[in-house]
Amino acid sequence: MTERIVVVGAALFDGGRLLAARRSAPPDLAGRWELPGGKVEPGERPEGALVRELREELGVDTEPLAPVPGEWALRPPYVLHVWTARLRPGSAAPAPLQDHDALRWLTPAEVWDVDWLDQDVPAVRATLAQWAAEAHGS
Ligand SMILES: Nc1nc2c([nH]c(=O)n2[C@H]2C[C@H](O)[C@@H](COP(=O)(O)OP(=O)(O)OP(=O)(O)O)O2)c(=O)[nH]1
Repeated sequence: MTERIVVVGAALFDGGRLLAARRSAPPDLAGRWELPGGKVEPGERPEGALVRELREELGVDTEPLAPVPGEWALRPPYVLHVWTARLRPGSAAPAPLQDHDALRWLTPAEVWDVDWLDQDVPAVRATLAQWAAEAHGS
């Protein structure tokens, strides 16, 4: 059986906006936008990995909320899972400390203004669908 490694990406929401992060490395991904996060380590839960990665990469204290249903193929052996999350009270504002060189908080109308990694587009679309459903109370 092929090894499969989960990368967890955060749909981090604050004040009705979604955080997008621009990668600074590796060269083939640099300049493109993603949901910040990283690889789930052996024995770690995805939501635990999310909190750890967001602390390391952005210096924030976050609360995972719920998984976005779905799994998206990245380059083998990686697959992307997405969890919604929010900043905990008293958290610092996110800063591009590691792996990123720019951050943007996007309103629903602005989500497609950034150049998402191709492989992230379906995951962002699913996140938006869930966001819209929540906004309409369903
Ligand atoms: N975090 C994240 N990684 C993504 C996304 N889309 C995508 O193709 N990737 C790729 C980039 C990397 O090849 C891999 C995750 O790498 P990473 O560099 O974020 O993870 P990490 O912090 O755990 O990695 P490492 O530097 O410790 O090795 O998944 C995404 O939306 N978020």
